[in-house]
Amino acid sequence: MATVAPSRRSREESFRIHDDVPSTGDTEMNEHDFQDEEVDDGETERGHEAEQVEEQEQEEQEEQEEPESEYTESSDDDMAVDSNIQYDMDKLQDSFPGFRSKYRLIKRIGEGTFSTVYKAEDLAYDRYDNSWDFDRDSDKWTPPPLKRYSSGDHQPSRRRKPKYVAIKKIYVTSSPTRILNELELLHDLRDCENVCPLITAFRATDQVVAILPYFRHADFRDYFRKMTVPDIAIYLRSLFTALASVHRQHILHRDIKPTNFLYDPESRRGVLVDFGLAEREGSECKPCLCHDDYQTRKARLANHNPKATVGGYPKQDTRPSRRANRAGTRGFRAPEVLFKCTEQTTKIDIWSVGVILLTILSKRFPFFNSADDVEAMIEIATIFGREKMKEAGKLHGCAFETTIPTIGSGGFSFERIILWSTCRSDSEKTLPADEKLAVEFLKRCLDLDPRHRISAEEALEHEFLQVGMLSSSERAGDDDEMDILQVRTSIA
Ligand SMILES: Nc1ncnc2c1ncn2[C@@H]1O[C@H](COP(=O)(O)OP(=O)(O)OP(=O)(O)O)[C@@H](O)[C@H]1O
Repeated sequence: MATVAPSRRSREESFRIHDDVPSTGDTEMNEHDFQDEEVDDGETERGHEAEQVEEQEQEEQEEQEEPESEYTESSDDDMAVDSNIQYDMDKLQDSFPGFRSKYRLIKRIGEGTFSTVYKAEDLAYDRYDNSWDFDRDSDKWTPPPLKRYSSGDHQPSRRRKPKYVAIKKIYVTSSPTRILNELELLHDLRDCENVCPLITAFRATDQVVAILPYFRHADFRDYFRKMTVPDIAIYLRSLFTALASVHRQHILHRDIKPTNFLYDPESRRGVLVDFGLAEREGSECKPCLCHDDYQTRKARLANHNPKATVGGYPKQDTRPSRRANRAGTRGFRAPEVLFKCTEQTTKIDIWSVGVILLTILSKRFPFFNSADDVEAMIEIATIFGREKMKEAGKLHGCAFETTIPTIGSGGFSFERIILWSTCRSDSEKTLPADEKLAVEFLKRCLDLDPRHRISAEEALEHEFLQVGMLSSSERAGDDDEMDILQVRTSIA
């Protein structure tokens, strides 16, 4: 048996995977130990009955403190789990000695190509450094008691809310290098804003699990049609904040899509997850024409097998096929990925955000629905037109030719596409000013040329992403209001 773990105590320690005996005394404890610790907070000794009453009161109070959100998903935590899922959960718990004393698996929350993700209660929360915890500060606030107690009554002690984590069970079919890559990148990105940090990870033989903070979020399909322009700007600000910090470390996420950006429309917070396909910029790169200056590229294109691209393609093509990293999700791949650019940059993630924005503005999901890369190119070419697509291909040394009649030479503007797809009335010939600004921003994200496409840092400075942000005078007004509230509270 082997366990893996960067110490949960020290987040500075570099990530290590090592064969080892089950955890040492400080991480190992049984269920009984934990229950004792949770109930007995050192204040008083109480009987079992009193504890039960307290728990009930506590639950009632928590219910009142936290009204069920429109998007809440914890309400079904107590629902019976499907027997197959329960079987998998039991198997997972048995794979790791001591697992049951550390985590209580609740339900399956996600199933992807590379992993299954479970929601679990972090039973050993109090024993570790929890600087990763998004809600740590909000727990410090103690609401006034609902009931008045006479001096002789036993006053209920405050028990903290259960702490949840997401347990990502990485399929054993993933290569060890790939798993290590994801964990290492997550470790490097641990202090990045809006990026879901790695708490720890375990390995038992071929099974690896990553432990992440559980982030409450809603299904994108439930909220994207209801988003107002300020909602969109706030959502994107959060996503670009994550990307700016990821890109600053020269890391490409490669799989930006709505399911990998967990967003809670109520708190308007979001975190970027799933670095399973992420890579460092420049790894396994070969020079591509797109990084040459215009003159060099022109000269190299002119010398490049001119017969092959004039009037069709060679029957016996002896040229070696081009190889490039195409990892990602269909519909979200940038044109340079489709053209197999061998020197891809962080700009591929910006294109994917552009696709998310186009989805929201057009109220169509999925916006692109191609079965393969050729279809994906046809979809993009239909919007941008033949001419721009040819230019985009040339940038990476590719010829783009098509006789498909629906691909015109000039394509369509995003404004027209959005007006059509949202079925506006005939009188609405143009978009309102705020949506126009969103479209301006969209154009910067969906630029076929990665060199001209906006960067995450630049995006955060764009006028559109300032929409919905409080101006400094409004913020000052807010502070005044807070002060007044605080004064009132202290007088009361
Ligand atoms: N920290 C988290 N908190 C809450 N839910 C999470 C968390 N991490 C992942 N999930 C849920 O699990 C799903 C799958 O997670 P993730 O994308 O990391 O796995 P994957 O196997 O790489 O998925 P895919 O193949 O779809 O990219 C997410 O879409 C989300 O619903």
